[in-house]
Amino acid sequence: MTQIKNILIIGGAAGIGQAVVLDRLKKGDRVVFTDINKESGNKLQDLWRSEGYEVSFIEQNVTSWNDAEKVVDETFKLYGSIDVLIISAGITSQKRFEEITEKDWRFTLDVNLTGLFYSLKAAVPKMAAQGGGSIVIVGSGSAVTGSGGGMHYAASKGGAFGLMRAVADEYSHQGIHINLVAPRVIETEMLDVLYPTEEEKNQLRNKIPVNRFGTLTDTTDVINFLASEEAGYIQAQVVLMDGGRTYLTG
Ligand SMILES: NC(=O)C1=CN([C@@H]2O[C@H](COP(=O)(O)OP(=O)(O)OC[C@H]3O[C@@H](n4cnc5c(N)ncnc54)[C@H](O)[C@@H]3O)[C@@H](O)[C@H]2O)C=CC1
Ligand SMILES: CC(=O)C(C)=O
Repeated sequence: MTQIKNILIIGGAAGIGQAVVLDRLKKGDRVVFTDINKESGNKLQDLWRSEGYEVSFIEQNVTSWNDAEKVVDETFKLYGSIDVLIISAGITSQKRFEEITEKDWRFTLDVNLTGLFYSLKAAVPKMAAQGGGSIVIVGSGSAVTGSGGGMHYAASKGGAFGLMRAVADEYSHQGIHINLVAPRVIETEMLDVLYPTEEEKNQLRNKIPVNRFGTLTDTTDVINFLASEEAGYIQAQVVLMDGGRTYLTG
């Protein structure tokens, strides 16, 4: 029988995070999910509870250290452990180098990188103290290519690679199993922000060797695998999920 797990998903009210929350609930796990979007988070919590799932929503702005601590403490209070931590919260905006203001830079780095740091800092020592657990960070192939919105976004996602490896370096021996999935072009609202028209989407699709965008199911499958015992010997890796676009030229 599969063991029920206690899962914390940061940024679970939309897109990739939301898909993972529902998938883990359907698998029978207990899930705490957080998001800055309180309205959507509460609605999803009520809907999923009405369907019989064990799920709790906590409002969190990942740029707040207090929120990061509160979320981890409340998850431990509710379930007694965090077996799997998935960090998906993120933002992007389509801007060329010369258009990026200091405010854009700080905001994007704050959410995507400082927010990630706070979530890890609040959770990792407690997960290590409980005997370990699995962590999957949702990064981006932008860290490799410089694409995905602008240099502010690519830089924030590049920082996530280093942060993930630094945590692995210090905590692998204490049972922290950590990897990063680096998607490119997954069908979510974020993709609509970057490529709002059908014409832009068609042009983009033509650049992808497998002739399609990534789906939420593609992403959920990879995240679940990286968080599983089956992936126990995969450690401190960046798994690029891009339909072949980054390295293939044909
Ligand atoms: N959709 C795509 O093509 C790709 C997405 N990604 C990454 O995947 C992750 C998830 O993105 P999607 O699901 O596509 O986007 P999305 O926009 O659908 O979902 C992002 C979620 O993060 C939440 N969020 C934003 N700022 C927050 C904050 N300050 N505190 C707490 N929550 C906050 C949003 O409210 C939203 O629920 C992001 O880190 C993104 O950079 C990476 C590569 C490709
Ligand atoms: C947002 C992002 O990282 C993309 C489209 O690769």
